[in-house]
Amino acid sequence: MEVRSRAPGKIILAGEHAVVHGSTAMAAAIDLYTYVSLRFPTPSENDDTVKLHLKDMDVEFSWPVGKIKDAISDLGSISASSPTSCSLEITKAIASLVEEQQIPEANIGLASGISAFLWLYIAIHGCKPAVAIVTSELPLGSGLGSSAAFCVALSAALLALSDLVHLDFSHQGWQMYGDSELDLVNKWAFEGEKIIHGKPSGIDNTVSTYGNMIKFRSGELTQVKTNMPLKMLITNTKVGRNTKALVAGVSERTMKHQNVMAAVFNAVDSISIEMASIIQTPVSDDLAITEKEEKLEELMEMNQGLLQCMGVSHSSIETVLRTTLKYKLASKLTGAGGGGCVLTLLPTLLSGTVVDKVIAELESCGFQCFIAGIGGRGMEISFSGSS
Ligand SMILES: Nc1ncnc2c1ncn2[C@@H]1O[C@H](COP(=O)(O)OP(=O)(O)OP(=O)(O)O)[C@@H](O)[C@H]1O
Ligand SMILES: C[C@@](O)(CCO)CC(=O)[O-]
Ligand SMILES: [Mg+2]
Repeated sequence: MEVRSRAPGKIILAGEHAVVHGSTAMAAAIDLYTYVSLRFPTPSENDDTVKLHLKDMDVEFSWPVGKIKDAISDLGSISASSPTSCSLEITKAIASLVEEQQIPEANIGLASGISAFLWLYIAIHGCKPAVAIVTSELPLGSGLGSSAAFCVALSAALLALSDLVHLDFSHQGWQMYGDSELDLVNKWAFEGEKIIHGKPSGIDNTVSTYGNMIKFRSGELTQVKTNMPLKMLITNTKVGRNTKALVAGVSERTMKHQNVMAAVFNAVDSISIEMASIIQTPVSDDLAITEKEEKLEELMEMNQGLLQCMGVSHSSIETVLRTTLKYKLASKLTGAGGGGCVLTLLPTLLSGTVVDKVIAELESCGFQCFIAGIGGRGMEISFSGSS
C-alpha cells in the first residue's frame, strides 16, 4: 500500500513575526503543494532501511533500521496519538544520524528538514523500514511556507499508514481527513516545524493543514470568509534566508527594546484585525471594491514599515517595493523576510498592460514573478496499490 499526501504553501497577508509574540496574523493557503509518497517495503524486497528521497534535489538519504535502534534505544512513552516535542537526548541522536549522511555543503540547509523527517517518522512509526519520496512546487526557504508544507505532508502520510485514521482506501483521487485527524496532523507538523524553525507560532502548519484564509492568534485560528476578489503578485527575490535565524533576530531585538517592540507588535495586531474585517465585509459595487483595495494597500504598506522596524527587510525587498511603487502598487514582504518573497496587491481595475510592465521590470532585476490562487485547499491524501 502506498499513500500520497499533499500540503499547500501559504502567503502571510499581515502579521508575520509579530504573531510569534502573540499578535494576530492573516494567512492564506496557495495552490502550490509539497507532495510526499510513503510505503513500507514488502518482505520479499528484503529492505531493512528507512529511505528519504528528495526528488527535486536528486538526493537520497538512507538509514538501516538497526542503526536507528542503536542511536535511539529508548523511545519512552511516545505515541502517535499524542504529539510531543523531540527530547534533548533524541535531538542529539537524530543530529548524529543526519551528520553521518555527509550532506554536501550546498545542501546543508536540508539538515533541519531531514531531522524533522526522522523525528516525525520515528515518533509515529518507531523503527520500521519505509520509503518516503518528496517533491515540491514551492521554492524552499523563500517565505511561502515550504517547511510547514513539508511537515504537514509528512505527518499526513505517516498517520495515513498508522491505525489512527479511518479512510476510504477505495476512493479514487484526493480525499480530506476528518476534523480530529486534521488536528492530529497539525499538531505533529507543529512539532516538525519546531525542529526547523526553533520557535514557530504555528500559523504556517495551521494554514497548510486546514487551507482557506485564516486569522491566527496564540495558536487559535478563525476562518476568514473573503467577500472581495483578492489578487496578489508574488515576487521571489531568490535571496536565500533562513526563518529560524530571522525569528531569533526579532526575539533578540525584542529583549533589547521591550517597550518599543511591544508597541510595534500591538500596531501589527491592529493591522491584521482591520485587514480581516475589510476582507470579510460584503461589497456591492466597483467603487466599494476600490475603496477596500486602497485601505488594504495602506495596511500592507504600514505592515511593511513595521517589519522594517523589526529588522527583517532586505535590499532585494526594498528594490521590489521601489519598483512596484513606480506603478502605484503597494507591496510587503511575506513570511520571514530577509529576502524571499514579496506580495503586491493587484487591484481589480488594474490593466493587464500595467501588470505585464511591472512583471517585466521586476524580472529584469533577476526576480521571479507569479500569481498563485489563494485561499484554497488544505492537506489531502490519496491511495494507490494494495498491501
Ligand atoms: N521539500 C522539502 N524537502 C526537504 N526539506 C524541506 C522541504 N521543504 C522545506 N524543507 C526544509 O525547510 C527549510 C526551509 O524552511 P524555512 O522555514 O527557512 O523557509 P520557508 O518555510 O520556505 O519560509 P517561511 O518559513 O518564511 O514561510 C529547508 O532548508 C529544509 O530544511
Ligand atoms: C516569521 C513567521 O512569523 C512566519 C513565517 O512564515 C514565523 C512563525 O510565525 O512561525
Ligand atoms: Mg518555514
